[in-house]
Amino acid sequence: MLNPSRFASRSLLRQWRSRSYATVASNIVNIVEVGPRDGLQNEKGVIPVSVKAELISRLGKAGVQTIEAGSFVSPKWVPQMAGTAEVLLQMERFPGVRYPVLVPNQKGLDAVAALLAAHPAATDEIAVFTAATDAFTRANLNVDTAESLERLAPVARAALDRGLRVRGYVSVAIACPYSGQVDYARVRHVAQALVDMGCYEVSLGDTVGVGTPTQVAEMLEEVKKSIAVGMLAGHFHDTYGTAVANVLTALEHGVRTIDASVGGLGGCPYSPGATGNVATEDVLYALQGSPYHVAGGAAGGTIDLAKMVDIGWWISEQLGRESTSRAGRAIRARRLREAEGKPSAKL
Ligand SMILES: CC(C)(COP(=O)([O-])OP(=O)([O-])OC[C@H]1O[C@@H](n2cnc3c(N)ncnc32)[C@H](O)[C@@H]1OP(=O)([O-])[O-])[C@@H](O)C(=O)NCCC(=O)NCCSC(=O)C[C@@](C)(O)CC(=O)[O-]
Repeated sequence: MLNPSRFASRSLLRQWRSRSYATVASNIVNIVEVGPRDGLQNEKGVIPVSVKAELISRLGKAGVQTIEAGSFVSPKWVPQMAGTAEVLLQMERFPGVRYPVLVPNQKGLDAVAALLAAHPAATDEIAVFTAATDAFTRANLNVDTAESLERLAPVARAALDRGLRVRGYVSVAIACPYSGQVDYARVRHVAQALVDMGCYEVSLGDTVGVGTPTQVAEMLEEVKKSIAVGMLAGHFHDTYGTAVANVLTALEHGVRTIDASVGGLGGCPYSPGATGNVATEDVLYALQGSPYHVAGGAAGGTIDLAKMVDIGWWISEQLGRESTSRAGRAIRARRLREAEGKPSAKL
C-alpha cells in the first residue's frame, strides 16, 4: 500500500487519489433493469399500459438506476410493446434514473422523435439491436446481420444528432436457436460495428440462456480483443440455470453493467424455449457481501433488495404466473414463516 505522505507534489497526490477512486469506482456494478421491456415482450396476453407504467414507477422507487421502459417496434411483430409512448408519459419518474427504449428502425426513431417533440424529457436514450447470426437476425428483424447493421447505422447517427445516447445489443452471443454454436469472432465484429456507429455500450446477449461460465469467459476474451471492457454489458437468460454464474464470470472479466429482469421475467419471442433473464433479485442477493457495489438511482445508494422482491411478486401476480427469482421466492417464504412466528434462520 502506498503512503500518501511520500508524494513529492500535490498534483501527484491528487493523481494517486484519483487512481484510488478509479479502483473503487471499478467495483461499481450498474444494473440495467430490462423487465418492463425484455420481461414483458414475451407474455401471452396484452398487458395494460397502467400496469407497465406502475412497474416502472415501482422500480424507480426501489432505487433502480436504468430501466428499459419499452420498445418502439412494430405492434404486429410484438403486440405486448404497443403503448410504450403512453407508458413513458404515465409512469412516475425519479431524478437520476434513465429510461431507454428499444428502437429497431427509422420508423421507431421517428416515433420517439414525435414523442420528444411534445415531451422533451420522455427519454434520452435508445437501444438498437441485431444478432451474431443471420438466422436469428432474420427471425427478429427480417433482414440478415449485415443488412441490419447497414439500416441501424443511420438510425444511430440520427439519434446521436438529436442528442440521444445509443446503446447496442448483440443477441445470440453464445448460441443461436436456429444455427447452433456461435463463432465468437463474429460476436466481436458485430459488437465492433455497433461501437463504430456510436453505441456507448454493447450488451452481449445469451438470448437462449444455454451459456456456461466457461463459454461466457471465452466469448468475452474474444470480444475484449477489440472493445474496451468498460463498453460491454452482459445479458444472460437463465434457461439452464447458469445466469447468476454467468453474471459473476462477466464481473470477473471486468464487465460492470449487467442486464437483469425483476422476477426473472422475460424471454425473446424469437428464441423458442428460452426462459427469462437473470432475476434482478438473484443478482442483488449474489453480490451481497462481495467487493461489488450495485449502483442505485433515485436514492443515490443501491437497489433495495426487499423492495425488488415485492415488485417481482407483484408483477408476477399481475401476469398470473410465479416469480422465477430463486432469491425472491426464498425471501418471500422466509417472511411468511416469520409472520407465522415460526423459527427462521437466514434460510
Ligand atoms: C423491424 C421490423 C419492424 C421489420 O419488420 P418488416 O415487416 O420487415 O418491416 P416493414 O417495414 O415491412 O413494416 C411492416 C409493418 O410494420 C410497421 N412498422 C415497421 N417498423 C415499425 C416500428 N418501428 N414501429 C411501429 N410499426 C412499424 C410498418 O409500418 C408496417 O405496417 P403495415 O404497413 O403492415 O401496417 C420488425 O422486424 C420488428 O418490429 N421487429 C422487432 C422484433 C422485436 O421487437 N424483437 C424483440 C426485441 S430484441 C430482443 O428481445 C433481444 C434482446 C435485445 O433482448 C437481447 C437478447 O436477449 O439477446
